[in-house]
Amino acid sequence: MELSVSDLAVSLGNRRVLSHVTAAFQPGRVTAILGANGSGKSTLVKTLAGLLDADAGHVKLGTRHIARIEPRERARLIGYLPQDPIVHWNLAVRDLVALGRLPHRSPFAGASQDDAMAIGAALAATDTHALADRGADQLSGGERARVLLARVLAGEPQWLLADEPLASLDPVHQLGLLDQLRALAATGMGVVIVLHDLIQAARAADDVLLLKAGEVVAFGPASQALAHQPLRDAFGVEVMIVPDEQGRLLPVPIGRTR
Ligand SMILES: Nc1ncnc2c1ncn2[C@@H]1O[C@H](COP(=O)(O)OP(=O)(O)OP(=O)(O)O)[C@@H](O)[C@H]1O
Repeated sequence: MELSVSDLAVSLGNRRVLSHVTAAFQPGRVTAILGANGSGKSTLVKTLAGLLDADAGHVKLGTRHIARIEPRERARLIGYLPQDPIVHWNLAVRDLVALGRLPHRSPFAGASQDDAMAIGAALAATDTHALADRGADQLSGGERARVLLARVLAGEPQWLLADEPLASLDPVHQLGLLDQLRALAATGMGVVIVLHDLIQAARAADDVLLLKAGEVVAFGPASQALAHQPLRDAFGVEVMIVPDEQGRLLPVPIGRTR
């Protein structure tokens, strides 16, 4: 089911942060949201997740308004990984990841075989099996980020919305995670991620949405959105477009627009 926003406007405090945002995100594809600091990326992702109310316009999953889906069902449909996730309790990693199954369980029910399989798959997908018995306060920042992604994946959502999931990862785990996100999209999951790196976006994303000051500058296939003019408009940068070994066109920033 498509996740769409139509003529969306969102304010934080008294400030209008998103205006006239219209876009339809497709399941089975990776969509990257990019834009300068403060352009509204996190606000858009939170609104897609149903965590912020719109001043105008709407967010829909298929034909249903996100705001009208009850929270437990919404949590089964949409997994959201915030930019700076906080771990409130010092649980063992395995138990922390198991919290991702809560929207699937009836109250007071124990863990089922489905729960165990989903938790195992989430630990494998994020390369966190070896951490499963550690306390959450005994992790590095990057390890904690992978564990918190595992918690979201354990919920087997139809949509994964992740705000800068690569930010604290080393290069190997960045590449591993991008491959993993592509593999999840290949199973039909809709994946929306906030990224800063143009090259990673060109490598990992099918579609790209560029934001500038809360408005959409470009939205479409990565090769079209990550082209010279949209990147000038969104970031004020000049890029050199370089093909990689698989023929994908990578935008390498080379300077600021004069
Ligand atoms: N609570 C708030 N009240 C008013 N304005 C806010 C609030 N929180 C954030 N903003 C402003 O809203 C705008 C969008 O913020 P948002 O976090 O969505 O940007 P972003 O594109 O994700 O930025 P970054 O790349 O720095 O993470 C920014 O200008 C920010 O200063």
